[in-house]
Amino acid sequence: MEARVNNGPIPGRVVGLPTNPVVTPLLTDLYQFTMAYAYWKAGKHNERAVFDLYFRKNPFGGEYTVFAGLEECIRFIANFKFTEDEIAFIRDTLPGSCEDGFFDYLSGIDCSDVEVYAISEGSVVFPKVPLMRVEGPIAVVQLLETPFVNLTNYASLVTTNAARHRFVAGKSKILLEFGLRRAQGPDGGIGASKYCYMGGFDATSNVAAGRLFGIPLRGTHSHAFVSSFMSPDEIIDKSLQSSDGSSTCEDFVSLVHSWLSKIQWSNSFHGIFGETNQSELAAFTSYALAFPNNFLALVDTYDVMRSGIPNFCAVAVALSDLGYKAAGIRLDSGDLAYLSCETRKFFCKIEKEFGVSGFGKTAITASNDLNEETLDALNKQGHEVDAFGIGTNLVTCYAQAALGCVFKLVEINNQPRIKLSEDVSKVSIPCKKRSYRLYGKEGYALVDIMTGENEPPPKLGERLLCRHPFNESKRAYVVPQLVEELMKCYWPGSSDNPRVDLPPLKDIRDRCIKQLEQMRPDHMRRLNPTPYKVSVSAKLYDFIHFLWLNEAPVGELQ
Ligand SMILES: Nc1ncnc2c1ncn2[C@@H]1O[C@H](COP(=O)(O)OP(=O)(O)OP(=O)(O)O)[C@@H](O)[C@H]1O
Ligand SMILES: O=P(O)(O)OC[C@H]1O[C@H](OP(=O)(O)OP(=O)(O)O)[C@H](O)[C@@H]1O
Ligand SMILES: O=C(O)c1cccnc1
Ligand SMILES: [Mg+2]
Repeated sequence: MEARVNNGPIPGRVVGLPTNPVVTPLLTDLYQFTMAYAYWKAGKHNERAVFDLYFRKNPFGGEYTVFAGLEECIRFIANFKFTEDEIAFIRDTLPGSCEDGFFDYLSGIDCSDVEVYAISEGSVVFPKVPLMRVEGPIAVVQLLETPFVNLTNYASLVTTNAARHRFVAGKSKILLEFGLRRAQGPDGGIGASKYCYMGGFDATSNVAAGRLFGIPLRGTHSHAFVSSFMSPDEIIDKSLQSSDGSSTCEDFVSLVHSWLSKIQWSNSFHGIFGETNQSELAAFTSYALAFPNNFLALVDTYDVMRSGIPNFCAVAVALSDLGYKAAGIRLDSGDLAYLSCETRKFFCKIEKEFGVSGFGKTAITASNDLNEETLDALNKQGHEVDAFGIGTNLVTCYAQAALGCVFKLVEINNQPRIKLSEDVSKVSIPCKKRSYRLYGKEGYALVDIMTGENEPPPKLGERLLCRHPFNESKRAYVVPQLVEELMKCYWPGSSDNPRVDLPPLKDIRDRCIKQLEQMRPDHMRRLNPTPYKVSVSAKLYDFIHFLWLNEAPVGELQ
């Protein structure tokens, strides 16, 4: 197999390779190649086509979506070139009757004549409005359909899922993505980590993603670590230097034991707990000796309130004697609202009884099959969790399996095209278009409007009729206080339009968080959110309906 990079990216357009090396021009559906052949055979392959990539319905019963995956699309087209091996494979795959000239044509194509306009990655987006507008020779753009939809569908779905979890958890909580083991394979895991960060998570446990994308890495330890210890006698090196290096405690294990009995027999805790699990205590002590500056304990292996929390406190207070501050605990089972509140009370009592300043604020992390509903339930009950570790429900998008982005032809050789359907929501909006977000007096986005490519843009302060694309009676006048054009040129093709640079992930994340915060709250709420209005200009409305009538055959009644 030839290495992909040998063919090189399009000269003068150097953009990195796609993150996943399986993202090659073969990562498409067979029918894209058969259509490409048929276009070529008909001499149509260079006809100029415009496709829109959009989705029809917001996911998770919500009224917003976050657009993600654009950078990977641009990386893909920047490096789009068939290797000889790939051409040979397509030749073997297509029927033997396909002419050689087609394969010569395929080996010569790249995306230097393809133009991509797109909404910025990390933007809040709505159904029907093109996320990307892809223009170029029809045979080439056709080959891009499947990879583009693949690269944006899950990316946007999981970013939206992350954003929704952030919305319920609230701004002040730390959100950790713990999904790698449960993700749909390695690409699912890497993508989930990248896009959950984009959607507002703070960190991931996925080391490869941390390295690839510079996402902060965080983690605790597992039950295996706790249950691997049998007794404190296992700890050989018991010495621990104080945090300022001024002294050494030769027997940290004994210090921990003495603190455990002090706590047990103190006024505040007398009779609250008895003998704690000694193997758990050994595990915690050992972890503290390994990471005195980052001591964190998983406290639910045996019994949270009768063992895990007292053991953690004994180790944490012993550390505090040596000038260290414990990082916190993780709860991974049971009633997380109740246990976090009881834990907080315990910590506050330790602070008061033993004068350990700040101990009451020791961080509580919770995990175990969390999702939007459980976060919402915890909020309603009241809880003391500072950080949530979320895996399965987040990365698998358990609440909705796919977003349903589509890629539809809207114009060929300057002729608008429409796709009709019995189901109005599936009728495509024809023409090469522009789209704008119009903001109202209160600073909120009011409506997105699509217009024909050559219509004048909406003007500030000027009353504009915004029409529902398919429902005649739904229309509204808007006087925009701010007009934002949504699509920018990310890949200029053979035009000399300037190309917008691909921003770093952190900037995309910041844009996403900011945009979500600026949404009108009723569009964001979980229960019966208000739909955001998506509209077309009066001119585009008339044209859609003219074309619809033109293309739809008239029925015959017998
Ligand atoms: N106070 C709460 N309100 C609503 N849901 C909660 C609350 N506390 C925990 N949960 C959720 O309830 C579910 C408990 O799951 P489950 O009964 O399988 O776990 P468990 O018995 O606590 O622990 P284990 O992992 O040991 O089986 C989890 O999805 C968890 O996130
Ligand atoms: O629950 P999730 O949201 O998927 O978060 C990740 C889970 O993975 C870890 O344990 P694992 O589930 O492997 O084992 P456990 O369920 O027995 O704790 C961790 O303790 C969490 O429970
Ligand atoms: O670091 C953790 O606590 C972690 C990582 C992955 C899955 N569950 C927990
Ligand atoms: Mg679990």
